[in-house]
Amino acid sequence: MTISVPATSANLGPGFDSLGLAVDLRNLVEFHPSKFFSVNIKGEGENNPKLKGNNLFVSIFNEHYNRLTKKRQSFKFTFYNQIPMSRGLGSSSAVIVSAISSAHEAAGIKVSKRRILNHALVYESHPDNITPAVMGGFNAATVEKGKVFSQKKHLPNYIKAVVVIPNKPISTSKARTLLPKSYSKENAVYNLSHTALSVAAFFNEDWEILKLASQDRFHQKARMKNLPELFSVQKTAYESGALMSTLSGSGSTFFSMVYDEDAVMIASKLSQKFPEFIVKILDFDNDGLIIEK
Ligand SMILES: Nc1ncnc2c1ncn2[C@@H]1O[C@H](COP(=O)(O)OP(=O)(O)OP(=O)(O)O)[C@@H](O)[C@H]1O
Ligand SMILES: N[C@@H](CCO)C(=O)O
Repeated sequence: MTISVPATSANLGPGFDSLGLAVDLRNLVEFHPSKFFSVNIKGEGENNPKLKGNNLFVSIFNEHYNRLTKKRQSFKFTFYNQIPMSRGLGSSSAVIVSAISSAHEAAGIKVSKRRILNHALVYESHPDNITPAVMGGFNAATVEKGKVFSQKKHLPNYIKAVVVIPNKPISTSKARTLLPKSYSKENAVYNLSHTALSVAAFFNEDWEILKLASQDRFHQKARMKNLPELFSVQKTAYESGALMSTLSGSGSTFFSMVYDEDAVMIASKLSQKFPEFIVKILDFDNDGLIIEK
């Protein structure tokens, strides 16, 4: 049994805690019952001893498996991780979604993607990463009475993501403390109207308006000041022809959307200018959570 979940880029500029999309970079887990519990990690996190003992996946898996079966059973888990941790690419959402889904599969209980999403909300209170992690594609989402309500748009393959991944991790909980406690009516209306325009642009596939629509006054500037090179990353991406360029989640990654034919040129300009950062061209992911038996 293998379960995989894609990386995600949340906020997309103005859509703080509400917009997100999935990219084709996956964490995959294989597991089976075993006499002894064991964790084997390949890829991201393989050299992090903390993940062998105190692993977010294992604690959420056990919580759900015990709830569903009322049994205790040891498992052997092997993780193949591609999503860098604490870089704004939804590593925690991928782990949460994967653990909940794996526990249901291990217990032999069928569950809808919508239910997994609602369970995931217990561990991540904002829906902008967990929704595309489960559903794939671009998603606008909100939470009402403990449930996620969302709408998905399939992303075409003639647009690509170019991500610039700095060598500095940023924890989401710390990055949230940098934000103002309140916003003026003017800035609230600014973000509201830009978010609305962004959603319409995604659904109408009007990519050219995203540069304007994706501007934000809620969170990017305050967070980017922590890593000022990100202002130059955004400038270079736009000068090279990116359609939009925004802080990914709470950072540190910078996400740009580009036309397929421009992707290599834009990525190589970014790599030349920021050799200390990792630059990747990624397809968008429209599948979200995948379970393979
Ligand atoms: N592969 C993994 N295995 C176990 N735990 C992980 C894994 N990836 C992430 N985590 C947990 O999630 C934490 C990172 O979550 P955080 O929300 O800070 O970053 P992120 O999800 O990558 O960023 P963002 O939410 O901005 O996209 C790690 O410190 C670790 O506890
Ligand atoms: N909307 C979240 C995404 C990161 O998990 C934030 O900006 O804090």
